[in-house]
Amino acid sequence: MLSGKPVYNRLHLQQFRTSTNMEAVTDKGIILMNLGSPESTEVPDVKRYLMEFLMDKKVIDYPYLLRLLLVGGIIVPRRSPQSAEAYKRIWWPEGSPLVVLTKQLQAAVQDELQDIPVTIAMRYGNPSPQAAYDELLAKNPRLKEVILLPLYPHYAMSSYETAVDYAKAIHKRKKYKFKLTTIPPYYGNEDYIQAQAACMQPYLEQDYDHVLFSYHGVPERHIRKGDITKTHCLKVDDCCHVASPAHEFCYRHQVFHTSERVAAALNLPKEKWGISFQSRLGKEQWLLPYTASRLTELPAEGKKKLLVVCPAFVSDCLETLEEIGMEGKHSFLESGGESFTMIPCMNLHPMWVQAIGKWCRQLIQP
Ligand SMILES: C=CC1=C(C)c2cc3[nH]c(cc4nc(cc5[nH]c(cc1n2)c(C)c5CCC(=O)O)C(CCC(=O)O)=C4C)c(C)c3C=C
Ligand SMILES: [Fe+2]
Ligand SMILES: [Fe+2]
Repeated sequence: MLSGKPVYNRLHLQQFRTSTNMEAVTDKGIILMNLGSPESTEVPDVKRYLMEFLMDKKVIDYPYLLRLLLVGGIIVPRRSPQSAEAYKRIWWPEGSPLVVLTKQLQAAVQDELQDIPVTIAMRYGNPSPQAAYDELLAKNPRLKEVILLPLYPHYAMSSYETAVDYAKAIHKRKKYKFKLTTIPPYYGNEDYIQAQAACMQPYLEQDYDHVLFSYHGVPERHIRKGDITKTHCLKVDDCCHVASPAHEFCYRHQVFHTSERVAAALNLPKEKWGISFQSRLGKEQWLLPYTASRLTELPAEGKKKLLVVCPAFVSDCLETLEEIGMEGKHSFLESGGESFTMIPCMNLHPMWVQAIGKWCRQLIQP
């Protein structure tokens, strides 16, 4: 200090900028939101979970009294003991795979984002979005913005939409002061496509005849209901490949798009892969073809060595580990299949963790 004035050299300026940026960054928080699981594999816990899940009017979209009668009187009493047994087959010592893997993903993303607090929320069960908001506020009472990442790559009324609407409704009802910003469906985002392809790549080294992309199904009626044009989905020939504003909310279009992009990234020839839809519930027509049917048909078509991947789920769960990995494998091998390999979900794949980190950083430091 020659003249009594402080000398702000480049290093000082750099530090000053960094500390101002850090303040701006740390008044943000991230929530990774998934579906949720029962608290335990005991029938009463599974019952409570299924009641909350299936009484959601965006999942079973019948008028309230009919829904209550159907869900509370028939589906849940019948299904709970079977579901509890299915959960028992896949349950881990630490809890439900979906919840454990979501917590592990949170820790990995936290490592990636360092000073920005990251937490999780579930649509059904715990932790609720309110608990997640309160956790972020406890870490920083001056919280200005929360970024919500639904752990669903595709838009469906019964998955992405209900999760986001629920988180928004709580944000509004409890009059939280921070802004809530939602990450849109990323089914066609290059980082998601590349991460999904990288996750599959090692499995393509083995001898296989066919890759089946199996997606959670939804009733066809939901696809028509979500059509903002009311004239396109399941009405126009090959609707999902004909340009339309309806695609923004069309689960079927979005899963086709993901599969085509991932197959292209992996150089999979057209005849080496296919799409099907799993987990049908009830008597309505769901998206076709059903995975359960394809698994019994494929061996007779000469596709005896099968790889199955489930890109609608980013974390392994009951539907991948039990329905596909156990039940599906059994029916494929019983039908003449020779080998069946379930490709795990992206879970903690470094490219997936980096993709989330990148999207969050882009929103935080525009
Ligand atoms: C892509 C995401 C999902 C969509 C779309 C979806 C629609 C949907 N699901 C049901 C009914 C059930 N799903 C169940 C489990 C389940 N579903 C998803 C995701 C989507 N569901 C996940 C990740 C899971 C696994 C949860 C876990 O704890 O691991 C179940 C419960 C299990 C069972 O009893 O089979 C039901 C029931 C409907 C009716 C629906 C669309 C209308
Ligand atoms: Fe489901
Ligand atoms: Fe469509």
